[in-house]
Amino acid sequence: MPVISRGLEGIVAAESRLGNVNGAEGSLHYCGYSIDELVEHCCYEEVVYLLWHNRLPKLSELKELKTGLRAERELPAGVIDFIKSAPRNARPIDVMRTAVSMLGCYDTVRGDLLSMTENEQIAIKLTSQIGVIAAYFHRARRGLELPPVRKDLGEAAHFLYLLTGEEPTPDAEKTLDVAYILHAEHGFNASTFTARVVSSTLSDMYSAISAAIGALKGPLHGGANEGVIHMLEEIGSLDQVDRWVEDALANKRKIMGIGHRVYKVLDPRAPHLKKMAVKLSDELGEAKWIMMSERIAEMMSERKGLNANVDFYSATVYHSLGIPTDLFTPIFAISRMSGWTAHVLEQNADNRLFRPLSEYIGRSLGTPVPPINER
Ligand SMILES: CC(=O)SCCNC(=O)CCNC(=O)[C@H](O)C(C)(C)COP(=O)(O)OP(=O)(O)OC[C@H]1O[C@@H](n2cnc3c(N)ncnc32)[C@H](O)[C@@H]1OP(=O)(O)O
Ligand SMILES: O=C([O-])CC(=O)C(=O)O
Repeated sequence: MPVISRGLEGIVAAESRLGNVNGAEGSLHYCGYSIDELVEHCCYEEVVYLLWHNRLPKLSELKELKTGLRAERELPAGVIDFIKSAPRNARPIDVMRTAVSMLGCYDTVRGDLLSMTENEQIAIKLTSQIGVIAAYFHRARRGLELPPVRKDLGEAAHFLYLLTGEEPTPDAEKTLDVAYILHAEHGFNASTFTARVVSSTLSDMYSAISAAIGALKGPLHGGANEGVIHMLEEIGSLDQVDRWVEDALANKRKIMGIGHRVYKVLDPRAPHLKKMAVKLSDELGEAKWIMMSERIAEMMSERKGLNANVDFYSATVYHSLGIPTDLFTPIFAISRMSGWTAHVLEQNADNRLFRPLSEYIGRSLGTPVPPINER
Protein backbone atom coordinates (compact mmCIF):
# COMPACT_ATOMS: atom_id res chain seq x y z
CA MET A 1 0.00 0.00 0.00
CA PRO A 2 1.42 3.42 -0.89
CA VAL A 3 1.75 6.02 1.84
CA ILE A 4 -1.01 8.57 1.30
CA SER A 5 -0.51 12.10 2.56
CA ARG A 6 -4.04 13.50 2.77
CA GLY A 7 -4.04 17.10 1.67
CA LEU A 8 -0.40 16.59 0.61
CA GLU A 9 0.62 17.39 4.19
CA GLY A 10 4.40 17.38 4.61
CA ILE A 11 5.06 16.75 0.91
CA VAL A 12 7.80 18.84 -0.70
CA ALA A 13 6.61 19.25 -4.30
CA ALA A 14 9.36 21.46 -5.74
CA GLU A 15 12.20 23.82 -4.86
CA SER A 16 11.58 27.56 -4.62
CA ARG A 17 13.68 30.69 -4.02
CA LEU A 18 10.64 32.73 -2.95
CA GLY A 19 9.03 32.22 0.45
CA ASN A 20 10.41 30.23 3.37
CA VAL A 21 7.68 29.30 5.84
CA ASN A 22 9.17 27.86 9.04
CA GLY A 23 6.26 26.27 10.87
CA ALA A 24 8.14 25.13 13.96
CA GLU A 25 9.84 28.45 14.61
CA GLY A 26 7.02 30.67 13.32
CA SER A 27 9.09 32.71 10.89
CA LEU A 28 8.54 33.86 7.32
CA HIS A 29 11.17 35.07 4.86
CA TYR A 30 10.80 36.32 1.29
CA CYS A 31 13.92 35.55 -0.79
CA GLY A 32 15.93 35.38 2.43
CA TYR A 33 14.60 38.59 4.05
CA SER A 34 12.48 38.33 7.18
CA ILE A 35 9.00 39.86 6.92
CA ASP A 36 9.84 41.76 10.13
CA GLU A 37 12.68 43.52 8.28
CA LEU A 38 10.64 44.03 5.13
CA VAL A 39 7.71 45.75 6.88
CA GLU A 40 10.20 47.92 8.77
CA HIS A 41 12.29 49.06 5.79
CA CYS A 42 10.37 48.50 2.54
CA CYS A 43 7.23 49.50 0.71
CA TYR A 44 5.01 46.97 -1.07
CA GLU A 45 6.46 47.78 -4.51
CA GLU A 46 9.97 46.93 -3.25
CA VAL A 47 8.65 43.55 -2.15
CA VAL A 48 7.04 43.03 -5.56
CA TYR A 49 10.41 43.72 -7.18
CA LEU A 50 12.13 41.38 -4.72
CA LEU A 51 9.76 38.52 -5.51
CA TRP A 52 10.03 38.96 -9.27
CA HIS A 53 13.80 39.50 -9.44
CA ASN A 54 15.06 37.72 -6.31
CA ARG A 55 16.84 40.89 -5.15
CA LEU A 56 15.85 44.23 -3.68
CA PRO A 57 15.66 47.10 -6.17
CA LYS A 58 18.03 50.05 -6.42
CA LEU A 59 16.25 53.42 -6.25
CA SER A 60 16.16 53.77 -10.05
CA GLU A 61 14.78 50.24 -10.44
CA LEU A 62 12.07 50.91 -7.86
CA LYS A 63 11.09 54.10 -9.67
CA GLU A 64 10.93 52.22 -12.96
CA LEU A 65 8.73 49.50 -11.45
CA LYS A 66 6.38 52.06 -9.88
CA THR A 67 6.09 53.88 -13.21
CA GLY A 68 5.51 50.59 -15.02
CA LEU A 69 2.74 49.53 -12.62
CA ARG A 70 1.05 52.94 -12.75
CA ALA A 71 1.17 52.99 -16.56
CA GLU A 72 -0.88 49.79 -16.77
CA ARG A 73 -3.80 50.74 -14.49
CA GLU A 74 -6.34 51.46 -17.21
CA LEU A 75 -8.71 48.50 -17.69
CA PRO A 76 -9.88 47.47 -21.18
CA ALA A 77 -13.32 48.96 -21.98
CA GLY A 78 -14.85 45.47 -22.25
CA VAL A 79 -13.76 44.64 -18.69
CA ILE A 80 -15.19 47.94 -17.41
CA ASP A 81 -18.48 47.11 -19.18
CA PHE A 82 -18.53 43.74 -17.43
CA ILE A 83 -17.80 45.34 -14.04
CA LYS A 84 -20.65 47.82 -14.56
CA SER A 85 -23.10 45.15 -15.71
CA ALA A 86 -22.23 42.40 -13.17
CA PRO A 87 -25.09 41.70 -10.73
CA ARG A 88 -24.86 44.16 -7.83
CA ASN A 89 -25.18 41.32 -5.36
CA ALA A 90 -22.34 39.32 -6.97
CA ARG A 91 -19.44 38.60 -4.64
CA PRO A 92 -16.52 40.93 -5.41
CA ILE A 93 -14.09 37.99 -5.36
CA ASP A 94 -16.15 36.30 -8.11
CA VAL A 95 -16.19 39.47 -10.18
CA MET A 96 -12.44 39.73 -9.68
CA ARG A 97 -11.84 36.12 -10.77
CA THR A 98 -13.99 36.59 -13.87
CA ALA A 99 -12.45 39.96 -14.78
CA VAL A 100 -8.92 38.58 -14.45
CA SER A 101 -9.88 35.79 -16.82
CA MET A 102 -11.33 38.39 -19.22
CA LEU A 103 -8.09 40.39 -19.14
CA GLY A 104 -6.47 37.38 -20.82
CA CYS A 105 -8.83 37.79 -23.79
CA TYR A 106 -8.01 41.48 -24.17
CA ASP A 107 -4.23 41.15 -23.89
CA THR A 108 -2.61 41.40 -27.30
CA VAL A 109 0.31 39.37 -25.95
CA ARG A 110 -1.47 36.04 -25.92
CA GLY A 111 -0.59 32.40 -26.05
CA ASP A 112 0.77 29.58 -23.97
CA LEU A 113 4.46 29.64 -24.77
CA LEU A 114 5.42 33.23 -24.02
CA SER A 115 8.92 34.45 -23.27
CA MET A 116 9.98 35.39 -19.75
CA THR A 117 9.90 39.08 -20.73
CA GLU A 118 6.34 38.76 -22.07
CA ASN A 119 5.25 36.98 -18.90
CA GLU A 120 6.91 39.65 -16.74
CA GLN A 121 4.90 42.25 -18.64
CA ILE A 122 1.70 40.30 -17.90
CA ALA A 123 2.70 40.10 -14.23
CA ILE A 124 2.98 43.92 -14.18
CA LYS A 125 -0.46 44.32 -15.78
CA LEU A 126 -2.14 41.86 -13.40
CA THR A 127 -0.54 43.37 -10.30
CA SER A 128 -1.52 46.85 -11.45
CA GLN A 129 -5.08 46.09 -12.57
CA ILE A 130 -6.39 43.67 -9.95
CA GLY A 131 -7.00 46.42 -7.37
CA VAL A 132 -8.75 48.60 -9.93
CA ILE A 133 -11.16 45.73 -10.67
CA ALA A 134 -12.13 45.34 -7.01
CA ALA A 135 -12.50 49.06 -6.34
CA TYR A 136 -14.43 49.73 -9.55
CA PHE A 137 -16.88 46.90 -8.88
CA HIS A 138 -17.46 48.20 -5.36
CA ARG A 139 -18.31 51.64 -6.73
CA ALA A 140 -20.38 50.29 -9.63
CA ARG A 141 -22.56 48.17 -7.33
CA ARG A 142 -23.32 51.28 -5.30
CA GLY A 143 -24.26 53.20 -8.46
CA LEU A 144 -21.21 55.49 -8.15
CA GLU A 145 -19.06 56.92 -10.95
CA LEU A 146 -15.76 55.16 -11.67
CA PRO A 147 -13.00 57.74 -11.18
CA PRO A 148 -10.24 57.67 -13.80
CA VAL A 149 -7.11 55.88 -12.63
CA ARG A 150 -4.27 58.10 -11.39
CA LYS A 151 -0.52 57.80 -11.82
CA ASP A 152 0.61 59.78 -8.80
CA LEU A 153 -0.32 57.28 -6.08
CA GLY A 154 1.33 54.05 -4.91
CA GLU A 155 -0.49 50.71 -5.07
CA ALA A 156 -2.09 50.80 -1.60
CA ALA A 157 -3.04 54.49 -1.76
CA HIS A 158 -4.47 54.13 -5.26
CA PHE A 159 -6.73 51.26 -4.21
CA LEU A 160 -8.10 53.27 -1.26
CA TYR A 161 -8.50 56.32 -3.49
CA LEU A 162 -10.53 54.42 -6.08
CA LEU A 163 -12.65 52.81 -3.39
CA THR A 164 -13.63 56.01 -1.63
CA GLY A 165 -12.98 58.71 -4.26
CA GLU A 166 -10.70 60.43 -1.73
CA GLU A 167 -6.98 60.26 -1.13
CA PRO A 168 -6.29 58.19 2.00
CA THR A 169 -4.53 59.57 5.05
CA PRO A 170 -0.81 58.65 5.26
CA ASP A 171 -1.68 56.33 8.18
CA ALA A 172 -4.36 54.45 6.22
CA GLU A 173 -2.01 54.13 3.25
CA LYS A 174 0.81 52.82 5.45
CA THR A 175 -1.51 50.33 7.17
CA LEU A 176 -2.69 48.85 3.87
CA ASP A 177 0.84 48.87 2.46
CA VAL A 178 2.08 46.81 5.42
CA ALA A 179 -0.89 44.43 5.02
CA TYR A 180 0.02 44.04 1.33
CA ILE A 181 3.62 43.14 2.28
CA LEU A 182 2.47 40.62 4.88
CA HIS A 183 0.14 38.88 2.42
CA ALA A 184 2.44 38.92 -0.60
CA GLU A 185 3.94 35.45 -0.48
CA HIS A 186 3.63 32.20 1.44
CA GLY A 187 5.31 29.24 -0.24
CA PHE A 188 3.13 26.45 -1.61
CA ASN A 189 -0.17 27.51 -0.03
CA ALA A 190 -3.28 26.20 -1.80
CA SER A 191 -3.79 29.14 -4.18
CA THR A 192 -0.12 29.46 -5.13
CA PHE A 193 0.14 25.73 -5.65
CA THR A 194 -2.98 25.93 -7.84
CA ALA A 195 -1.30 28.63 -9.95
CA ARG A 196 1.82 26.49 -10.30
CA VAL A 197 -0.15 23.38 -11.25
CA VAL A 198 -1.92 25.32 -14.01
CA SER A 199 1.37 26.82 -15.19
CA SER A 200 3.02 23.43 -15.17
CA THR A 201 0.80 22.40 -18.09
CA LEU A 202 2.35 25.39 -19.95
CA SER A 203 -1.00 27.17 -19.80
CA ASP A 204 -0.96 30.99 -19.64
CA MET A 205 -0.58 33.30 -16.65
CA TYR A 206 -4.17 34.60 -16.77
CA SER A 207 -5.48 31.03 -16.47
CA ALA A 208 -3.13 30.30 -13.57
CA ILE A 209 -4.16 33.46 -11.69
CA SER A 210 -7.90 33.01 -12.30
CA ALA A 211 -7.58 29.51 -10.83
CA ALA A 212 -5.54 30.83 -7.91
CA ILE A 213 -8.25 33.38 -7.06
CA GLY A 214 -10.80 30.54 -7.10
CA ALA A 215 -8.65 28.63 -4.61
CA LEU A 216 -8.03 31.66 -2.40
CA LYS A 217 -11.72 32.47 -1.91
CA GLY A 218 -12.47 29.27 0.02
CA PRO A 219 -13.09 29.74 3.76
CA LEU A 220 -10.27 27.36 4.69
CA HIS A 221 -7.83 29.68 2.89
CA GLY A 222 -8.09 33.42 2.11
CA GLY A 223 -11.86 33.49 2.55
CA ALA A 224 -11.34 33.10 6.30
CA ASN A 225 -10.71 36.84 6.77
CA GLU A 226 -14.33 37.56 5.81
CA GLY A 227 -15.40 34.61 7.97
CA VAL A 228 -13.77 36.26 11.00
CA ILE A 229 -15.99 39.34 10.78
CA HIS A 230 -19.11 37.20 10.18
CA MET A 231 -18.16 35.20 13.28
CA LEU A 232 -17.62 38.34 15.41
CA GLU A 233 -20.96 39.69 14.23
CA GLU A 234 -22.66 36.39 15.07
CA ILE A 235 -21.11 36.34 18.56
CA GLY A 236 -22.22 39.94 19.09
CA SER A 237 -20.41 41.00 22.26
CA LEU A 238 -17.45 40.20 24.50
CA ASP A 239 -19.59 38.58 27.20
CA GLN A 240 -20.90 36.04 24.64
CA VAL A 241 -17.47 34.89 23.42
CA ASP A 242 -16.80 32.10 25.94
CA ARG A 243 -20.16 30.41 25.49
CA TRP A 244 -20.04 30.79 21.70
CA VAL A 245 -16.57 29.30 21.39
CA GLU A 246 -17.42 26.40 23.73
CA ASP A 247 -20.54 25.64 21.66
CA ALA A 248 -18.61 25.90 18.39
CA LEU A 249 -15.96 23.47 19.64
CA ALA A 250 -18.58 21.07 20.98
CA ASN A 251 -20.24 21.12 17.55
CA LYS A 252 -16.89 20.62 15.78
CA ARG A 253 -17.27 23.98 14.09
CA LYS A 254 -14.12 25.61 12.74
CA ILE A 255 -13.18 28.97 14.24
CA MET A 256 -12.24 31.24 11.36
CA GLY A 257 -8.76 32.77 11.38
CA ILE A 258 -7.41 30.12 13.75
CA GLY A 259 -5.09 27.21 12.96
CA HIS A 260 -2.64 26.62 10.15
CA ARG A 261 -1.33 23.65 8.20
CA VAL A 262 2.32 24.68 8.57
CA TYR A 263 2.61 26.98 11.60
CA LYS A 264 2.55 25.00 14.81
CA VAL A 265 3.25 28.21 16.73
CA LEU A 266 1.95 31.74 16.14
CA ASP A 267 1.80 32.86 12.50
CA PRO A 268 4.57 35.53 12.35
CA ARG A 269 2.27 37.86 10.38
CA ALA A 270 -0.36 37.90 13.14
CA PRO A 271 1.53 40.12 15.66
CA HIS A 272 2.08 42.80 13.00
CA LEU A 273 -1.60 42.76 12.07
CA LYS A 274 -2.68 42.65 15.71
CA LYS A 275 -0.57 45.72 16.50
CA MET A 276 -2.21 47.64 13.66
CA ALA A 277 -5.68 46.38 14.66
CA VAL A 278 -5.17 47.55 18.26
CA LYS A 279 -3.92 50.98 17.13
CA LEU A 280 -6.81 51.50 14.72
CA SER A 281 -9.37 50.31 17.28
CA ASP A 282 -7.93 52.74 19.85
CA GLU A 283 -8.08 55.60 17.37
CA LEU A 284 -11.67 54.77 16.48
CA GLY A 285 -12.61 54.27 20.12
CA GLU A 286 -14.10 50.92 19.10
CA ALA A 287 -12.37 48.27 21.17
CA LYS A 288 -15.13 45.68 20.88
CA TRP A 289 -13.86 43.67 17.89
CA ILE A 290 -10.25 43.50 19.02
CA MET A 291 -11.22 42.56 22.58
CA MET A 292 -13.47 39.79 21.28
CA SER A 293 -10.70 38.62 18.95
CA GLU A 294 -8.14 38.52 21.76
CA ARG A 295 -10.45 36.42 23.94
CA ILE A 296 -11.16 33.98 21.07
CA ALA A 297 -7.43 33.62 20.39
CA GLU A 298 -6.74 33.05 24.10
CA MET A 299 -9.43 30.36 24.35
CA MET A 300 -8.30 28.56 21.19
CA SER A 301 -4.73 28.50 22.43
CA GLU A 302 -5.78 27.11 25.81
CA ARG A 303 -8.38 24.61 24.58
CA LYS A 304 -6.85 23.37 21.31
CA GLY A 305 -3.26 24.64 21.23
CA LEU A 306 -4.15 26.51 18.03
CA ASN A 307 -3.08 30.06 17.21
CA ALA A 308 -4.27 33.00 15.13
CA ASN A 309 -3.29 32.99 11.48
CA VAL A 310 -2.88 35.91 9.05
CA ASP A 311 -6.63 36.15 8.46
CA PHE A 312 -7.54 36.63 12.12
CA TYR A 313 -6.38 40.20 12.80
CA SER A 314 -6.34 41.40 9.19
CA ALA A 315 -10.14 41.27 9.44
CA THR A 316 -10.19 43.89 12.22
CA VAL A 317 -7.58 45.98 10.39
CA TYR A 318 -9.68 46.17 7.20
CA HIS A 319 -12.91 46.63 9.17
CA SER A 320 -11.33 49.53 11.07
CA LEU A 321 -10.24 51.11 7.78
CA GLY A 322 -13.94 51.18 6.85
CA ILE A 323 -13.57 48.54 4.14
CA PRO A 324 -16.69 46.40 3.49
CA THR A 325 -16.29 42.78 4.62
CA ASP A 326 -16.74 41.22 1.17
CA LEU A 327 -13.66 43.11 -0.08
CA PHE A 328 -11.34 41.48 2.47
CA THR A 329 -10.53 38.40 0.39
CA PRO A 330 -10.16 40.52 -2.77
CA ILE A 331 -7.58 42.61 -0.85
CA PHE A 332 -5.74 39.40 0.00
CA ALA A 333 -5.77 38.57 -3.74
CA ILE A 334 -4.46 42.05 -4.62
CA SER A 335 -1.40 41.57 -2.41
CA ARG A 336 -0.90 37.87 -3.20
CA MET A 337 -0.84 38.70 -6.92
CA SER A 338 2.86 39.52 -6.48
CA GLY A 339 3.59 36.10 -4.98
CA TRP A 340 1.39 34.20 -7.43
CA THR A 341 2.99 35.83 -10.47
CA ALA A 342 6.49 35.31 -9.01
CA HIS A 343 5.70 31.61 -8.59
CA VAL A 344 4.37 31.35 -12.15
CA LEU A 345 7.59 32.94 -13.44
CA GLU A 346 9.63 30.55 -11.30
CA GLN A 347 7.61 27.56 -12.49
CA ASN A 348 8.04 28.61 -16.13
CA ALA A 349 11.79 29.02 -15.69
CA ASP A 350 12.22 25.38 -14.69
CA ASN A 351 9.03 23.53 -15.48
CA ARG A 352 7.95 19.98 -14.84
CA LEU A 353 4.29 18.93 -15.07
CA PHE A 354 2.63 18.38 -11.65
CA ARG A 355 0.93 15.03 -11.76
CA PRO A 356 0.58 13.13 -8.45
CA LEU A 357 -1.04 9.71 -8.13
CA SER A 358 -4.22 8.60 -6.42
CA GLU A 359 -4.88 5.26 -4.75
CA TYR A 360 -7.94 3.68 -6.36
CA ILE A 361 -10.52 2.46 -3.80
CA GLY A 362 -13.61 2.24 -6.03
CA ARG A 363 -15.80 -0.54 -7.45
CA SER A 364 -14.14 -3.89 -8.29
CA LEU A 365 -12.10 -3.52 -11.41
CA GLY A 366 -13.66 -5.13 -14.47
CA THR A 367 -17.27 -4.94 -13.18
CA PRO A 368 -19.48 -5.64 -16.23
CA VAL A 369 -21.74 -2.77 -17.42
CA PRO A 370 -25.34 -3.79 -16.62
CA PRO A 371 -28.02 -3.17 -19.28
CA ILE A 372 -29.76 0.21 -18.74
CA ASN A 373 -33.07 -1.30 -17.53
CA GLU A 374 -31.25 -3.36 -14.86
CA ARG A 375 -29.37 -0.48 -13.17
C1 LIG B 1 -4.30 32.41 4.57
C2 LIG B 1 -4.66 31.10 5.06
O1 LIG B 1 -5.04 30.27 4.29
S1 LIG B 1 -4.49 30.81 6.71
C3 LIG B 1 -5.78 29.63 7.07
C4 LIG B 1 -7.12 30.27 6.97
N1 LIG B 1 -8.18 29.33 7.33
C5 LIG B 1 -8.86 29.42 8.48
O2 LIG B 1 -8.63 30.27 9.31
C6 LIG B 1 -9.99 28.43 8.65
C7 LIG B 1 -9.94 27.77 10.00
N2 LIG B 1 -8.78 26.88 10.12
C8 LIG B 1 -8.80 25.64 9.58
O3 LIG B 1 -9.81 25.17 9.03
C9 LIG B 1 -7.55 24.79 9.67
O4 LIG B 1 -6.79 25.16 10.78
C10 LIG B 1 -6.70 24.88 8.39
C11 LIG B 1 -7.54 24.55 7.17
C12 LIG B 1 -6.13 26.28 8.21
C13 LIG B 1 -5.54 23.91 8.48
O5 LIG B 1 -6.08 22.68 8.38
P1 LIG B 1 -5.37 21.26 8.55
O6 LIG B 1 -3.92 21.36 8.68
O7 LIG B 1 -5.90 20.41 7.46
O8 LIG B 1 -5.92 20.80 9.94
P2 LIG B 1 -7.32 20.10 10.20
O9 LIG B 1 -8.44 20.87 9.61
O10 LIG B 1 -7.19 18.66 9.80
O11 LIG B 1 -7.40 20.24 11.77
C14 LIG B 1 -6.67 19.42 12.70
C15 LIG B 1 -7.41 19.43 14.02
O12 LIG B 1 -7.46 20.76 14.53
C16 LIG B 1 -8.81 21.23 14.58
N3 LIG B 1 -8.84 22.58 14.06
C17 LIG B 1 -8.00 23.12 13.15
N4 LIG B 1 -8.34 24.39 12.93
C18 LIG B 1 -9.40 24.63 13.72
C19 LIG B 1 -10.20 25.77 13.90
N5 LIG B 1 -9.96 26.90 13.25
N6 LIG B 1 -11.24 25.70 14.76
C20 LIG B 1 -11.49 24.56 15.43
N7 LIG B 1 -10.76 23.45 15.28
C21 LIG B 1 -9.73 23.50 14.44
C22 LIG B 1 -9.60 20.31 13.67
O13 LIG B 1 -10.95 20.25 14.00
C23 LIG B 1 -8.88 19.00 13.89
O14 LIG B 1 -9.26 18.49 15.14
P3 LIG B 1 -9.43 16.90 15.37
O15 LIG B 1 -8.07 16.33 15.13
O16 LIG B 1 -9.91 16.82 16.77
O17 LIG B 1 -10.44 16.45 14.34
O1 LIG C 1 0.27 28.82 3.70
C1 LIG C 1 -0.92 28.52 3.80
O2 LIG C 1 -1.35 27.34 3.80
C2 LIG C 1 -1.94 29.57 3.91
C3 LIG C 1 -1.40 30.91 4.23
O3 LIG C 1 -1.09 31.21 5.36
C4 LIG C 1 -1.18 31.83 3.14
O4 LIG C 1 -1.41 31.50 1.98
O5 LIG C 1 -0.77 32.98 3.42
